[in-house]
Amino acid sequence: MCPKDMHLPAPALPSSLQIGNIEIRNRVALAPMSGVTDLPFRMLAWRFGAGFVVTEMVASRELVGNSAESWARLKNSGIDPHIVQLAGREAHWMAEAARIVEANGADIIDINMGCPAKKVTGGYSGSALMRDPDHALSLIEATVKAATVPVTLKMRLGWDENSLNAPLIARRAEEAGVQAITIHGRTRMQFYNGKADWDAIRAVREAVSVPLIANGDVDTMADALEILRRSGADAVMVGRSCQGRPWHAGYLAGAAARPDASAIAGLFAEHYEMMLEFYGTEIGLRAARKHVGWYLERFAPDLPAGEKAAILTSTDTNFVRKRVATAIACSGGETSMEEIAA
Ligand SMILES: Cc1cc2nc3c(=O)[nH]c(=O)nc-3n(C[C@H](O)[C@H](O)[C@H](O)COP(=O)(O)O)c2cc1C
Repeated sequence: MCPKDMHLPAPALPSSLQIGNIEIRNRVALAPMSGVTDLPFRMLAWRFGAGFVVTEMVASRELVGNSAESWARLKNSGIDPHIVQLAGREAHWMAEAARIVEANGADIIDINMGCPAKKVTGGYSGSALMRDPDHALSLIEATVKAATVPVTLKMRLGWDENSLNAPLIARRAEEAGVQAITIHGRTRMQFYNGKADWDAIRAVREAVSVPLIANGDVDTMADALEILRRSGADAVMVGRSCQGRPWHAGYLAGAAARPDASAIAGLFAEHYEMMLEFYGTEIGLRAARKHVGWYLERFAPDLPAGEKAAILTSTDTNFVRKRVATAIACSGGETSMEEIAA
């Protein structure tokens, strides 16, 4: 027998937020994550009540060059607002890409200045832009000028601990017309190590008056409330804690209850199906593997390693679908220390 309904309703965070002329329905957002927050994932997160969701970053130069992958990242289906994140190193391509994404339905354009990956910073985009604020500003200005929709900016605290220039860049970005700013409370040199510094985000709060969104290491409801308190931000953005649970941002927003084990099993099956349909079976099978791993880690942690490996390496979609759903359905669903304490 599988345990039933272990969820509790979440306490609600303050609701609704305005970015430019766009109404955001609540204050918990799903972070953009390349290779994770594709259209199927965003559709689920949106359905469960995330305040907003953002596409995976779209490389501006590649989009202008018509890369199929960039176009796939731009897709939307019923998510409102449709927020597209652009990355790039040259003002010209950012402006061109901004025009293209707006013409294709973007309601907000977010600029990526936070990605630490060597592949990205080596090309002087992502967080590498924070090393050269003048150059960063030229990209921001070009994007704002090219777009009629609101432009937002996502960045880290700085390149390293000796150059915590997020407040300076944020102020200049606001002057250039940026309408919301997200800060991940780490430097680029920290990559994902250590703990995000929620207090350090406050220096950006003091520098700008546009909506500020705080990000980094938020998992529980207590974390969400604490990052808002310490940073003074208006909203919170959650990334990795949503892996394997696309409903989690909605739960933190108070928009969705936590699903029980059998609902999670059904949801997994739906998510898997959506991925196979979106990518086609061959690519979908590969793309879904990491999600399968996350669902199993979270909701069937006692599954023997051999069985887990058999699921993760299987090319039989029916086998994967059935085995994972059964493993999850017989787990206890989702609990956390805060629920136990409650
Ligand atoms: C797999 C992965 C991919 C990411 N891709 C992007 C991206 O495309 N654009 C972006 O701005 N940030 C990206 N990030 C950073 C996240 O948006 C977020 O800032 C970071 O994970 C910290 O938040 P968290 O602790 O809630 O995960 C990525 C993070 C991860 C783990």
